[in-house]
Amino acid sequence: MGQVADEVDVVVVGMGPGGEDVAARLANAGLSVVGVESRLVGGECPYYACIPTKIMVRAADALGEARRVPELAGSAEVRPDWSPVAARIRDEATTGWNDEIAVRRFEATGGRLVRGTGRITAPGEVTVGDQVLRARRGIVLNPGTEPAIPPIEGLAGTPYWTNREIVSIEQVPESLVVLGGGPVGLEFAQVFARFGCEVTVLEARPQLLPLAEPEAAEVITDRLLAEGVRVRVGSTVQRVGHDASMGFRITTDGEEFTAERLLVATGRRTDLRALGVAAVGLDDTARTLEVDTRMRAAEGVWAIGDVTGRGAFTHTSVYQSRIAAADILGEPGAPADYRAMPSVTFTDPEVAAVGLTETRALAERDRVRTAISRLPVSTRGFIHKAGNEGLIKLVADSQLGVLVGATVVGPSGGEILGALAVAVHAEVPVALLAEMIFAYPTFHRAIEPALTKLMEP
Ligand SMILES: Cc1cc2nc3c(=O)[nH]c(=O)nc-3n(C[C@H](O)[C@H](O)[C@H](O)COP(=O)(O)OP(=O)(O)OC[C@H]3O[C@@H](n4cnc5c(N)ncnc54)[C@H](O)[C@@H]3O)c2cc1C
Ligand SMILES: NC(=O)c1ccc[n+]([C@@H]2O[C@H](COP(=O)([O-])OP(=O)(O)OC[C@H]3O[C@@H](n4cnc5c(N)ncnc54)[C@H](O)[C@@H]3O)[C@@H](O)[C@H]2O)c1
Repeated sequence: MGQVADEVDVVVVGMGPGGEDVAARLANAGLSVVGVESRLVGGECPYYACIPTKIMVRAADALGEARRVPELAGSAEVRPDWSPVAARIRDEATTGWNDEIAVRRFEATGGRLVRGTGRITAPGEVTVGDQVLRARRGIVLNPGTEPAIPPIEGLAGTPYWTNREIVSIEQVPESLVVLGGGPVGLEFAQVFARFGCEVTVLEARPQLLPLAEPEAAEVITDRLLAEGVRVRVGSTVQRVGHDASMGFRITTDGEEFTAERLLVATGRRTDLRALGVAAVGLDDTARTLEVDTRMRAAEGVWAIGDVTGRGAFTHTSVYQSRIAAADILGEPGAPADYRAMPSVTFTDPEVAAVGLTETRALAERDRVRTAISRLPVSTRGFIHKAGNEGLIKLVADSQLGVLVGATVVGPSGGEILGALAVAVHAEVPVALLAEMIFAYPTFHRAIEPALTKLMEP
């Protein structure tokens, strides 16, 4: 005998930041909505990613600033203690990795939560265990990603950490090898180094933050080195070994590193087969779900978040959620536009970027001009002194006379980026930006000399 299906308007599979947002928007609009979540409502960001890591960064930055006191204001004794960090993550941020508050927030909208792993089993149908859900209007997929573990000999079966484990540690290890020099790897590397851990970063590509401007990567590499982090780029790990007394032994093409702990931060993976997308005619061997500018992936199926491959950020997921909700509700709204997608890696200095890098602009545009302004030679940089490393790089389409990209590395780089994100988003002419008045002596005032360089004949 077949199961009796539960009929609703919309089924949201995966309640990450975008899934939670779209489910609430649709429920608030009066639709019957079921959210399906296999782990915690809210997804990776509040429990294992953005929030706990930024709590760590805030604490590590306080240590970093305190260590700058001797250069500026006398002396300060810095004795790091992880326990307030662990307590804030456990008690204030994640309530012990418990999503009760998020569930109540969702249920208050009229939505219903089904715990378990959802799978599309037919057009308009999601199955969770033995429960069959029929979606009259549509299915929204927001499954996020899992840590990708490289197939390195000896790695599987060792007690390595990913972001999922490291966010709940109660004690800083004595030594840590970080595999991967992307945003995840670097944020953790600096945090742990500042807490007194001996940190080594092994990055396979020739530069840290391979997607960033090379000038930005250079600044952050120099800072990490200055803080005692060992950095290897172009490094291929060949073998990993572990034993309880010795810890980890990591063999690269020419060196061997030992460490108490190993953090694998080598990117993310999706599993479209497990999601059952073939049932709606989609390629389940692909890495991401292709969506149109309204987040439609197939007839009656929308996808949002990391799985769409448009930048794995919480703000992307929530932005896409807004568009998908409007489309499902038949409301007008602007189609997705990623030209001014911002990103911030919360190292010190922060590495923030919007739009195209120089390399990508050269690949896409006929006439590209760039200009760099260095923060240490700006007035604010001079005043700031210790910790003033950084730069502002502008990328312009010189034919159109507008900025198409910008990178800011510096103290509060993510905040400085705001002005440049507006410029890229609104296509403000460079000539108009150059007429602006920039407050003295701010860090963002360093945008002005870069604009002046762009305007030179
Ligand atoms: C260490 C780290 C730090 C980060 N820091 C930042 C930051 O500072 N700023 C930023 O913008 N981004 C940051 N990110 C990225 C950010 O976490 C993600 O982009 C964000 O969580 C959005 O992801 P998502 O909406 O695609 O879904 P996710 O947050 O990944 O959530 C998806 C949810 O779906 C559930 N799920 C999956 N499959 C199923 C299924 N079949 N059935 C039921 N449930 C399912 C999962 O259990 C999960 O809860 C960071 C990432 C990491 C790893
Ligand atoms: N502040 C933020 O907004 C923030 C913070 C963390 C993560 N994120 C997002 O989460 C996603 C995941 O971040 P991530 O840093 O894990 O992934 P990533 O893909 O950005 O970086 C992974 C790095 O690991 C390297 N790598 C891969 N295999 C390797 C190997 N075998 N040995 C050595 N190095 C190897 C890659 O070259 C790359 O530099 C990214 O899209 C990122 O933008 C955002």
